[in-house]
Amino acid sequence: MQLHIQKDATAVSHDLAEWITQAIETTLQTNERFTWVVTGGNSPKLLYELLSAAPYKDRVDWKKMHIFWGDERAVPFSDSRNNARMTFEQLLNRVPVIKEQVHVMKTDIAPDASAANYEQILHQYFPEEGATFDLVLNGMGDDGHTLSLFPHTAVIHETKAWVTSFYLAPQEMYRITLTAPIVNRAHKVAFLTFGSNKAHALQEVLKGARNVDQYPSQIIQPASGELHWFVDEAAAAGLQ
Ligand SMILES: O=C(O)[C@H](O)[C@@H](O)[C@H](O)[C@H](O)COP(=O)(O)O
Repeated sequence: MQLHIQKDATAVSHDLAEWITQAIETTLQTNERFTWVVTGGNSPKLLYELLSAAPYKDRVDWKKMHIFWGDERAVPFSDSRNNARMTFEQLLNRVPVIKEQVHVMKTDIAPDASAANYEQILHQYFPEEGATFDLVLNGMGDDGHTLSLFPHTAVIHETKAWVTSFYLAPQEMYRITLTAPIVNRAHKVAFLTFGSNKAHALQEVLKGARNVDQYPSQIIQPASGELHWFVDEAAAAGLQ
């Protein structure tokens, strides 16, 4: 695991924008495409804005980018809580991506049908044993959740399905999410997290005893890929 600590959220976002851009440039020197799972939440908003403007925008060959989401709230695209909507507003509307290569988790059909549809798309992309995403970007909640793997939910322990949906009672909404089996196959996984409210969970996830039910982010451990955490000093306060 590699820990990248920067002074504050702005510095973390710049550091990660540079790191992602370099990862894309390097991969595209030898590969025809770059498959990227983006994350929702508030944390990536500045990162996406940075990537949508010079110099990063012009360094990325957007026509070779294939975009996926790690999780989605089952609310219409027009709802401000929709993760895909946020990503379009902050990034995808501003760069020359190819529409057919951008794969939203559908929210205009039933959540289980949406999960099945996404699973099928992923199996078409990755038919060969072991093939998977170039990069999965994750956020982390102050309770240690990532994707829609919330504490004490069964989906944390999914071993087969790559995509699943379930009703998240406290939020009174369905969620659609990638699961550990597919995310842990990625070539690179990067977490972006900052702020003092994340410090306790970050300490438990990285330094605490294994307790994936309480701190689901612990379950994300790429089998042979790289794991990176991009955090600010406030979030990292408990790691010394
Ligand atoms: O749809 C979601 O809610 C996310 O994908 C989720 O896993 C998010 O990354 C964390 O909740 C962190 O969110 P913040 O960045 O807003 O703290």
